[in-house]
Amino acid sequence: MHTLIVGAGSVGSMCGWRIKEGGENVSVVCRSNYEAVKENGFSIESARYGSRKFIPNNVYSTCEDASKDQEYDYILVCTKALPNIADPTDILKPLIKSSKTVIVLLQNGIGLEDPYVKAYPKNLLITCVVYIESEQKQGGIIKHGKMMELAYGLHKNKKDDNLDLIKNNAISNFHNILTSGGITSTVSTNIQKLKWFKNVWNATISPMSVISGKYSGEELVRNPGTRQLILNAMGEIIKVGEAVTGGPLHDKLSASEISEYFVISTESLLKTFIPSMLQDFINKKPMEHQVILKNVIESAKRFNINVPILETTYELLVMNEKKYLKPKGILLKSP
Ligand SMILES: NC(=O)C1=CN([C@@H]2O[C@H](COP(=O)(O)OP(=O)(O)OC[C@H]3O[C@@H](n4cnc5c(N)ncnc54)[C@H](OP(=O)(O)O)[C@@H]3O)[C@@H](O)[C@H]2O)C=CC1
Ligand SMILES: CC(C)(CO)C(=O)C(=O)O
Repeated sequence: MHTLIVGAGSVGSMCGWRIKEGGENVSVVCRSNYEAVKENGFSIESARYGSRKFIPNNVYSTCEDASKDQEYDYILVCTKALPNIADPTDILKPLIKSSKTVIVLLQNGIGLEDPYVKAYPKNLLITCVVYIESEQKQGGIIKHGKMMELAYGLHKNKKDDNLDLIKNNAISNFHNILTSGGITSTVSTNIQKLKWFKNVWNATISPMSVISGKYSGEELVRNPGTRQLILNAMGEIIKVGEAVTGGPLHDKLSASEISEYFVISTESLLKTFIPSMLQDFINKKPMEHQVILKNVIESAKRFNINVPILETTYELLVMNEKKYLKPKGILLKSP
């Protein structure tokens, strides 16, 4: 089977590396790291797997090049999710030639799937919750911690409500290629619930690590004032997630236990671990606030739920981002 990683940064290179180690063909589409990766491959330092080189089967600088004489079984979309800047489905156009290709979204945030269903209605779409702690230090140099888990499921649109997810070939093959590469793989029949659950962390600790002035998650939850603020913000998003998904976000944890769980697990993260949103802020790149925060706020409005902390966080985050995006000429579709 041939897998293509679109956006081979930290998450994409980690997944591509492990899948290739599991015995599959893996090609990558790079952007700013293209020259470095083409020349030297990826050098990965991982607390879980050790320090190794990852040399992909092919390294491309564009999806057009990657599409020549090739049709892929799986395309893993590992770019940042930025639908507020450009239609994220456009770059896949040359690659999607038939219904054979399964599109897999490895991205944080919620509400990512609809544009793909619209653009590629015949292709199966798998959407993932990504539990990985990784960072690209410079072109092709990747630092990874211990977390390496994907939870995922088929994104169901109305036409495929009766699909038996686990038996579905696309899912079981994907499960096999992940586990062969030593990636923890969890198949879910209610993936949106898991996406919302994970977003409780991303919509609170990630933006606060930026607007607080670059504190790590660990530092924010150890300080009593910001710990309480985070717990309150988590309470807001949990209410919205429950309304959207129609039930509790976790089978065993109550709403307040979910917030406690995230705060306690953040205490054990390394002080030096930088949330991916803070990595973007530091590198003056667009942040994923549309899919992580704005989509939550819009859902809250639909259900008449007040989310004042999330709204404040979002507005301050966007103001901070404008300072560096405007001079680069990058404009957001929504403010
Ligand atoms: N890092 C982490 O620990 C975690 C990340 N995630 C999520 O995973 C996703 C990926 O994150 P991460 O790997 O950290 O991000 P990175 O910024 O490290 O990687 C994204 C890569 O995609 C490239 N890219 C963007 N657009 C294109 C394009 N049009 N064509 C080719 N390449 C493109 C970027 O290139 P360029 O350098 O030029 O911008 C970059 O190399 C995000 O949704 C993130 O929120 C989830 C959990 C943890
Ligand atoms: C918390 C973490 C590292 C989990 O994978 C993450 O999602 C992020 O930094 O964006």
